Amino acid sequence: MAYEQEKQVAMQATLAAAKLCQRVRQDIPPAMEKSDKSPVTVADYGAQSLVCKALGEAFPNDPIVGEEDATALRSPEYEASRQKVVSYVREIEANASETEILNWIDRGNGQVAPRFWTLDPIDGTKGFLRQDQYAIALALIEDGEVKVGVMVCPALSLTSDDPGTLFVAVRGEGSQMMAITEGELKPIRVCGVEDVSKLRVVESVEASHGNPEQQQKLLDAVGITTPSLHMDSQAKYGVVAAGDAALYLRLPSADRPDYRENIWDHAAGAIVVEEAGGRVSDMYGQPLDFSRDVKLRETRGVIVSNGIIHDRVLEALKR
Ligand SMILES: Nc1ncnc2c1ncn2[C@@H]1O[C@H](COP(=O)(O)O)[C@@H](OP(=O)(O)O)[C@H]1O
Ligand SMILES: [Mg+2]
Ligand SMILES: [Mg+2]
Ligand SMILES: [Mg+2]
Repeated sequence: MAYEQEKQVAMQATLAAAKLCQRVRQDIPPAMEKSDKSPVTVADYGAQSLVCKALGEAFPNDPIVGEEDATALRSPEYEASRQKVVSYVREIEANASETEILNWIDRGNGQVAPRFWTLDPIDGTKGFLRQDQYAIALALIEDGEVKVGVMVCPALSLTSDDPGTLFVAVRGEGSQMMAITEGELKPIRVCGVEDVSKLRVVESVEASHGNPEQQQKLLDAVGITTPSLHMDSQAKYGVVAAGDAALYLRLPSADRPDYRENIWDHAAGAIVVEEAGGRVSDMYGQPLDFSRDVKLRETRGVIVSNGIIHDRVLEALKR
């Protein structure tokens, strides 16, 4: 099987990161503020540290484009947070020094290359802080195409009563899912629903991450009457891939027309949906281009579907 080592390493690394996140969340972490005013927590840093360590050991030549870096954490102002990150990481990597832990985080400062990984150590930090959904999302991009994607959603339960679902996909080999407690991967497919009135739709909880008014107009135009499920993070991609929803809408926010999506917010989710038989494009039907930059510069809005209804949604958008 292709990319078997990459798949195994990525799964182990994101599961270890998920364990750290769950530990931090029991303690109800405070948020720090980044330069762009968005929140970050000790769990984001700890998760990035663990995943970058594992990838660095298994694939020392692969750059990692991660969301976080340790610059703020190294400053005296964040001494207390730094100590917390070190202590949580040491629960999993007992012998790691502070310098090593910070350097692992900074391995995520890599550049887009012919082969690279992209990591969102916690996607949906706001959901994480609210005790809602979040995901650890990791993808391997080679020759401009996502080849492997893993998403761990520690608070999502689809098959068992215990929360915790992992999604994984390898290009050309389909998508799989497992309940973390069961540990057994099973193939997943998008839903076959064609009757639009019965479709389930997922959207962000955070209104500012999309355009709720436009999205509602679009749903009306397509004829979807079922109320949307609001969910943080790339867990939305997982829900579409597993057939629990047929559509995920993310139209550009009206307040931030200059905002461009980050590759780590979509790469893992996109391959999981595509390999489950679904389709991912921007609002004009263009594929997402992961080959150029940390930002999806040309992408406007993201439409994720079971494939069957994709063109109908794009047609309605044109109108
Ligand atoms: N104006 C905006 N439009 C679209 N996405 C935005 C945004 N501002 C922030 N985001 C992104 O939305 C992600 C969360 O998505 P969702 O709303 O689906 O949970 C955030 O990821 P992080 O939580 O990793 O920072 C962040 O990168
Ligand atoms: Mg963030
Ligand atoms: Mg994110
Ligand atoms: Mg994040």
